[in-house]
Amino acid sequence: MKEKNPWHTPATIIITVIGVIAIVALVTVAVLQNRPVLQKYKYGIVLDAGSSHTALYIYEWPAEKDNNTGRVEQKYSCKVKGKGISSYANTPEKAGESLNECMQESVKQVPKERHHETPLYLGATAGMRLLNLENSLASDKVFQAVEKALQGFPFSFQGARILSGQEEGAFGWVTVNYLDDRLKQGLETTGALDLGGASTQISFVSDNYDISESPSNSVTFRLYGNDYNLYTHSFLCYGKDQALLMALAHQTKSGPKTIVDPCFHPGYLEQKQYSVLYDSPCVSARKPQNPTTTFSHTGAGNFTQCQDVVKKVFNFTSCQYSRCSFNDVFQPPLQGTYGAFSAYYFVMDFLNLTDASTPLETVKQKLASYCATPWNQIVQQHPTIKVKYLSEYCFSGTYIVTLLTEGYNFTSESYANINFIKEIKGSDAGWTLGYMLNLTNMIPAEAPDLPPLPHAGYVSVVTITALLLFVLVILSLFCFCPGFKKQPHIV
Ligand SMILES: Nc1nc2c(ncn2[C@@H]2O[C@H](COP(=O)(O)OP(=O)(O)OP(=O)(O)O)[C@@H](O)[C@H]2O)c(=O)[nH]1
Ligand SMILES: [Ca+2]
Repeated sequence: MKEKNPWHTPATIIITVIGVIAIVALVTVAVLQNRPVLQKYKYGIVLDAGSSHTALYIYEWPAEKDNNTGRVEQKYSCKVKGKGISSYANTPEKAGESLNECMQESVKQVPKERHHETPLYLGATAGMRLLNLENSLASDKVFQAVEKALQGFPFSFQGARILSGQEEGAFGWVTVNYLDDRLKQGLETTGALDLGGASTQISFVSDNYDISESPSNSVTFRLYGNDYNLYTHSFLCYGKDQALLMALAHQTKSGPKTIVDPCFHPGYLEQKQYSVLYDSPCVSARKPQNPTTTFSHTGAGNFTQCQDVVKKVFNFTSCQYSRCSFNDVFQPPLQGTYGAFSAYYFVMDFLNLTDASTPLETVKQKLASYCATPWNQIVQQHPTIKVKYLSEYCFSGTYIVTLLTEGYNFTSESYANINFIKEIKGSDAGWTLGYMLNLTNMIPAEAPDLPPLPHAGYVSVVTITALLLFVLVILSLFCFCPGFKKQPHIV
């Protein structure tokens, strides 16, 4: 008498085979259906046509994740040689040509198959705002030349335009908070301070900001399900280059042959032309009646006196609101931390004053000692730095401290909340990233619906559930079907 193995009946074999096939099919479908697509990237290019120079940025993000969870990062940046596009008012074609080198490099940086779908934007700021005010025909010609040049590249050109000061401030704020991951997580935001060559922006969220007091300073956003009421203001002519012209204009009102400037080092001497100084619309109204053609610009190197000169470029006397920064511009109470970038960073980095733990009083003392250093000593100590940049750090540092404290009302206490930054997690701080995120709708208004499980977790749950079900089916067959029970077979 031989006992036949009950598992060897045709029914069990068929059920087992079908069961195994079903599990394999289920798991395969689950894995394939939800498998992340191979990490492919998408790209976007933004040209920042600033007053002093143009910079190109390429951003990159995972292709399957745009719209919600993918991080956009800066992949590449290129500094266009020469000055800003507004300096080509008399030779507009050269403005277009100036962009070629960086654009050709971008063609190499972005994979060929992505070229045609890569959006390309050019945003111009205060230099073109000023040119547009002065001579709108010339600014139109510069834009035409720039557009023609950019259309010659294989990207999806989305246009060249002047950003409003509000946009410049607000997108700088978006960039800083996006890179810090504050928006997605709904954390308290950080303010943004941008100091350019021809304008400067301040943007922050203040709980005590009553929009009705000054609606033109308000920008509202709904990002990742959170509402933000942002205060922002852009001061045209208060970038550091135009501020220097304004400070020089105050010292040359009477058209003298020589000025002794406390914002330049003792021993500094440069011949400057009145026509060049008074060329900008920020100062042209103050041009002295009968100046000589040139004046000797000499230095005295005195921080306190320099601050007095710098203060003269601000109007602190009129304010039609409950509170103002300067020039009759409303500003709510300062709140939270601030990221200060662009020239705030270049200047404070050179002066070794970026450390947030340096008290305001120490900053002033160090500046005073730096300004008082004789010019020949400064040149000797920094042989590799361009003389034009080098000569202006005393003025620029003094201007920054004065703008922050007298202008924006930072105190010794709140000054400690300012972080001087160049970049965050490898991406430069500035308006360009925020501009692109906005135009490509990459920050959703509502928080994205994330799957409750990551991919690996999902696959594991499906596999384990399928196996358990299979075991359950076999066990129930075994327990409840008589044919599956162990029975003696008589041969
Ligand atoms: N020291 C130093 N200064 C710099 C550097 N790059 C730019 N600057 C100067 O810093 C100032 C501000 O530069 P940017 O932030 O590029 O200004 P911009 O975007 O051209 O000007 P806006 O249109 O007003 O925003 C200008 O006076 C520049 O000449 C740098 O690497 N080092
Ligand atoms: Ca700028």
